[in-house]
Amino acid sequence: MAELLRTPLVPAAMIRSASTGTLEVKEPLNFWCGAKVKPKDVKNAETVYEPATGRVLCQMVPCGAEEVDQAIQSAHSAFLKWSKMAGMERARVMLEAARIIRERRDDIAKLEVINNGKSITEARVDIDVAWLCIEYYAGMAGTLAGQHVQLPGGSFAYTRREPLGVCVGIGAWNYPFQIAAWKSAPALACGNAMVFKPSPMTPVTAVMLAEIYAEAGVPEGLLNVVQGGAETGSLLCHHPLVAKISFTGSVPTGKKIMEMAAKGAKPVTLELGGKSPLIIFNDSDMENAVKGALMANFLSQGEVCCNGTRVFVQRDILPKFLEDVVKRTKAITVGDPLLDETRMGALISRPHLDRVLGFVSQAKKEGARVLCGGEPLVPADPKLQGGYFMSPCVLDNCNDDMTCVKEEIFGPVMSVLPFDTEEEVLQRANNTTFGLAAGVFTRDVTRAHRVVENLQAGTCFINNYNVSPVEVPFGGYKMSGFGRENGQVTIEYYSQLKTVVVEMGDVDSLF
Ligand SMILES: NC(=O)c1ccc[n+]([C@@H]2O[C@H](COP(=O)([O-])OP(=O)(O)OC[C@H]3O[C@@H](n4cnc5c(N)ncnc54)[C@H](O)[C@@H]3O)[C@@H](O)[C@H]2O)c1
Repeated sequence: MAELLRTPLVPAAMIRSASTGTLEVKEPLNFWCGAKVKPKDVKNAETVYEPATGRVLCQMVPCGAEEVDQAIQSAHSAFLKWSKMAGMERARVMLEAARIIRERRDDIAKLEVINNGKSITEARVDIDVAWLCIEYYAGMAGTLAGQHVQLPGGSFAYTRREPLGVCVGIGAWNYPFQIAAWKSAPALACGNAMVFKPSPMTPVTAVMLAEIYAEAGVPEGLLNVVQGGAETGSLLCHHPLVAKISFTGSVPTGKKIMEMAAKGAKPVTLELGGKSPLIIFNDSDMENAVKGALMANFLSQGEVCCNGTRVFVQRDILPKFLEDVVKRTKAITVGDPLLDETRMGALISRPHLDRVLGFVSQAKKEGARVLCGGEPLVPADPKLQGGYFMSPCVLDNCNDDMTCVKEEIFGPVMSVLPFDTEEEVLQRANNTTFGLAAGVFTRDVTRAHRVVENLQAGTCFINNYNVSPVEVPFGGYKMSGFGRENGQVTIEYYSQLKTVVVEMGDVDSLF
């Protein structure tokens, strides 16, 4: 058995004294049996960078088959205890976990920033959303119940809502802590255990979540973290003790996850990418529409799955919209993500930054006009000079056939497209294989509801964008995935119904 370590991943005093460019994480990043576990084979270590500086933050050592099996066995033994507890008992432990997260919110947010590059203001919101989600599902744990059905002759049947077993969560790098919370909270509320694999680029904060659940009093091994990339992920998906896979990431990986799950007939939740439309009609409140377009494009450096990156603007208000949107975009402060006044931090990695800048060059070649941004940015602060920054970009003169309008860029690049009629814009908005989200700005109430009724997207916003309260379901249509996270319905994705038929009379046998 591997060595177990019970000291904190990063002591609070060390986090509090850290600033951008100073922190190194040396502790092991695997977590099972209620403790951190040293990796087995350090020769496969991959370097993890701090996006704001380009400096080394830690080493991520992928888990092999033996380690994945240990984590899953650990989850399975915790599941046997946790699933026998009453919903209210589980709720109490989950509420304690939510309380600890709330208490350590600033520390967790700071580590998230150092690992991911987003601004501290946004990271604090992410951590708040994480504890809110755990609190919400703690509240639901005690409400899980079946049905009683009266049958002829006094016989009856009842249903029991039961957990699935060991669930696997696989996360993307853009909301590392929040994704781990969104997956573990409903899973645990239903009585399941989980093995979570964060993205290899953001391995750190999921371990803090595992530490917090352990401290709150879950059975040892209830939430485990294994590190690694595609290989570790596929070991998890193929493991026979795994009952369900919940995945957040790109469409191509999502398809592979589904294939692997199919081999074991395992249910999957797929939260995939998007290229969502935001439609702005000429009767909109202009200031709100402009603010909405910025919220739809520039949160987390544009690295948000549900971003409304195809901004359709009714032709007669286009000049005014562009003038205002460009003015506000130019005013976004890009820089040290740990400073309160910063509104945009660094992109996740150098290759990703190059990819996003490549989309801007391609857009120019295809005839788009860059109204602002789209350039690499080197902040004046010397410690940030190796960081992965770029200026937020607005593209005009776009058409529906351009690469920047068709493909998910996952960076701070907004494409603006004029339209004339409602019928035309609906057809163009839906002309995509994705269907994650969509937005509409208008003062006409009937039009707003008519438009969202006809939009092929799992989450629609009227007169706002990128608002995701934990009480409402979130998920995609078409190739953006299926299954939902958040809201009451997610209970159904982490539980199964057992029907029990009870005979009160004699057996009426045909034989
Ligand atoms: N719909 C949502 O809720 C949501 C949220 C965040 C991000 N995303 C999407 O995620 C993408 C960006 O994230 P990314 O680059 O980390 O995505 P990705 O698909 O490259 O990786 C996601 C995760 O899958 C793992 N993985 C990769 N190959 C695997 C395999 N063969 N088997 C098992 N696991 C494997 C990765 O290690 C990572 O943990 C974007 O497309 C974005 O839209 C969607």
